[in-house]
Amino acid sequence: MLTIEKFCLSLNHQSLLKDFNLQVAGGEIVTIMGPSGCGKSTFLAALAGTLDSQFSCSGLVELAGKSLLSLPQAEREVGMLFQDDLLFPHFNVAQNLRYGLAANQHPQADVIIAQALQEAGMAGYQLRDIASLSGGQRARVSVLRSLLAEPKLLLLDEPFSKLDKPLRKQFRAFVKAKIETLAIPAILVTHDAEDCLQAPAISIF
Ligand SMILES: Nc1ncnc2c1ncn2[C@@H]1O[C@H](COP(=O)(O)OP(=O)(O)OP(=O)(O)O)[C@@H](O)[C@H]1O
Repeated sequence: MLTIEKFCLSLNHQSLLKDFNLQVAGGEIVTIMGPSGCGKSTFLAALAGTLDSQFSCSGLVELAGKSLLSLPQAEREVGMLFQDDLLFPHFNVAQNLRYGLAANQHPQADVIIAQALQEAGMAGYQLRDIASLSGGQRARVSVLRSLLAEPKLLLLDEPFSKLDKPLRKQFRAFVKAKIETLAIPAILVTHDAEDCLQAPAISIF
């Protein structure tokens, strides 16, 4: 469960968000929409711990019993997915996925990676170059890499926007199923109202 209470966000002392409250249960996806530049990505960065120094935030953000804002990024256990997949182009699929694995999973890395690829409909893709994958395959490897790190919260910043319509639909369903299976809370930022059809939507800006 993610609990946000009285959350405030400002840029150079100019308020972007004031006294914002939100609860997201495990397996639930809350969608955030708002005009360009209003602060959606910055809000996600505040939760992930990657906020630029010109911004400041305050309030209570509690994730699985931990107070997030006081923790450095590495200890927050927050996964992020962006519009660009950020896969390492010189690593193959398995090497990219291995990078996502939590340290305690390393002894079983090959098995875990094979299983994750199978569930994503990509069985046997371990040695494929990233450059040889389709957009949808890259997107799936990217979400698998984020989830193998066993995040307690998943933040999605327009991860579907570069995919064509049929792929978008497929990938949306794939991500939603993963979040439900892992029972982690997720926040999705999007410009596309269709993305909200599969998730409760709020507009906070
Ligand atoms: N590193 C930065 N330094 C200064 N201002 C920034 C920085 N990053 C973002 N901003 C400003 O902060 C505001 C919020 O930006 P943000 O990227 O969060 O908006 P957004 O709602 O995600 O926009 P979009 O929908 O276009 O992606 C904007 O006015 C932007 O210009």
